[in-house]
Amino acid sequence: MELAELGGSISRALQQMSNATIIDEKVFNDCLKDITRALLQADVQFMLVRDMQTNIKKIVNLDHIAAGHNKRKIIQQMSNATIIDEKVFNDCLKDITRALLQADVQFMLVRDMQTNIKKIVNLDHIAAGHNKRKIIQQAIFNELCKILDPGKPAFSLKKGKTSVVMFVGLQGSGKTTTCTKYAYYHQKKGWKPALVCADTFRAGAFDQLKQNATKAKIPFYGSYTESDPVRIAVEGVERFKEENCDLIIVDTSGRHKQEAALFEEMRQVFEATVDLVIFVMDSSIGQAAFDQAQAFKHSVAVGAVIVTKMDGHAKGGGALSAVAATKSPVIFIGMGEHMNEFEVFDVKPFVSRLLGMGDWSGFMDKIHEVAPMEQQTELLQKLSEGPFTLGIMYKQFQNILQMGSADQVISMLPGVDQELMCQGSVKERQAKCKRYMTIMDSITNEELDNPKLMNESRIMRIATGSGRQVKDVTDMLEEYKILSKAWEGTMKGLKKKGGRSALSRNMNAQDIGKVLPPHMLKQIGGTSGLQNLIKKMSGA
Ligand SMILES: Nc1nc2c(ncn2[C@@H]2O[C@H](COP(=O)(O)OP(=O)(O)OP(=O)(O)O)[C@@H](O)[C@H]2O)c(=O)[nH]1
Repeated sequence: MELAELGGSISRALQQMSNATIIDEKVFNDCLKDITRALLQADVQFMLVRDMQTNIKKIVNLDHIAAGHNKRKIIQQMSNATIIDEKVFNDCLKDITRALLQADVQFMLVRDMQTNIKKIVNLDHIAAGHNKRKIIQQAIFNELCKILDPGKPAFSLKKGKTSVVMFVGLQGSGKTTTCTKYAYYHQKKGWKPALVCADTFRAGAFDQLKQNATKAKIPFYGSYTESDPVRIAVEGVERFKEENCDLIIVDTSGRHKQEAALFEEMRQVFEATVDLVIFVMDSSIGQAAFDQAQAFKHSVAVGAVIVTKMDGHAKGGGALSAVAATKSPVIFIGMGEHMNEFEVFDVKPFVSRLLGMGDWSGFMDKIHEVAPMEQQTELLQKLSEGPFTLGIMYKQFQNILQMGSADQVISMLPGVDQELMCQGSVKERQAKCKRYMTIMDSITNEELDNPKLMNESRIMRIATGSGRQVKDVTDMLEEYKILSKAWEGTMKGLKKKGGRSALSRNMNAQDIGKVLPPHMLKQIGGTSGLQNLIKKMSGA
């Protein structure tokens, strides 16, 4: 299950909570049974499931409402006339459990989370007038954040003082790619990084590192002939220490836990030298994340985690497992194969995404990164005022390309109509955007504003001008028609709904404001500035 789906399930569960009217212990138990079944089907250990149930029961204790009190009445008195009862709460937890497990969150963690939620959210004790739904939602949010917080920060490197960082992880997890991304990230921040390829196991690893390092202009060290990884590592580290590099990154070969002897050797050599061991984990390994992370932690003192391939069919749950297993924080996430597709891990937006609340801070960051806020507003304004022109399509494509993966950006937006995006893989889509933009570069401004002007001779001229086939031009125009039609449909829908789109409904300035980094909120003009922006976007 992907994050978006997970979010959907959780939202539905929370929705159910607000709609239900029946308070019934039987339903609670039925619900728990369902959760148990789902968890067991998802290969969660029985013991863990059982513990989760115990904890849920501890938290949701409707029986403690004093006799003589009308439970329903008490609940009905709550704000928003939201009726929350045991059944709904359990249904909600059941759905959340299922969703989290499907997103590869380890059962044990789900169980612990539920236990804690039940401890925190004692529905019986929440005074009338409080919005229980919100309280539960907040409790879930906090619990997930807590799981991702191992309680101690990763070893902090000091610029100007040599630090040696060793990357470990299973074969193919993305170590080599991530080493370079990590080096590149620090280089941009003024560090003097260097890369050492101690992966003598995989032929081609050195070439890969060399190629990446050269591209990023980062010094590297490795050998085609030396087969002892420890020796290479020692030599590389010594060399770069002499060159006053302040961040020496050592890439190792992927190892399975069975290869403990090799690991032990590496560990002994590096015990005194390595400042930080980073465990690189492929987000797609699913439920195996916990065991793998734990195996590495047993072999070597893992101090931080980087989760890769969060751009693909990324299941965020593994990150929680990795943190729990290594007791180390996630510090970055890999969002693509390219050097700059690397993000500092931020717990709250990550959990927001996991819960389907939308990663507003990430989204705003991206938007801000690619276009000044005024330009975004201008584009949105244009969209709200006139027809969807070729010129607007060009701008959209431009934004998509600048933002990197469109999926990545879309996944951050709650409620956005994904139909508007063309089909195909991210790469195909980006290639298509580029191709169409080349064609559109040969279109006059007049035509961009008024695509109805297109006729056979203009199409021929554009094809010749852009060096493409006539069919490419007509394909592009066809794509435009589809997008334009989809846009018109969306606008009609919006008008019917009084201009409040799914997006705008989800946009609550105060909620978004809470997840935005303070400096960004300030930049936007505080909550009122954000409100204005939302108005503009919902107007669009
Ligand atoms: N989509 C995506 N692909 C990634 C990401 N990180 C790495 N990859 C790809 O994953 C594949 C494996 O990455 P490597 O860096 O070679 O993995 P490795 O762990 O060094 O592999 P070994 O040297 O065999 O242990 C490559 O095709 C990378 O381009 C990411 O964040 N997103």
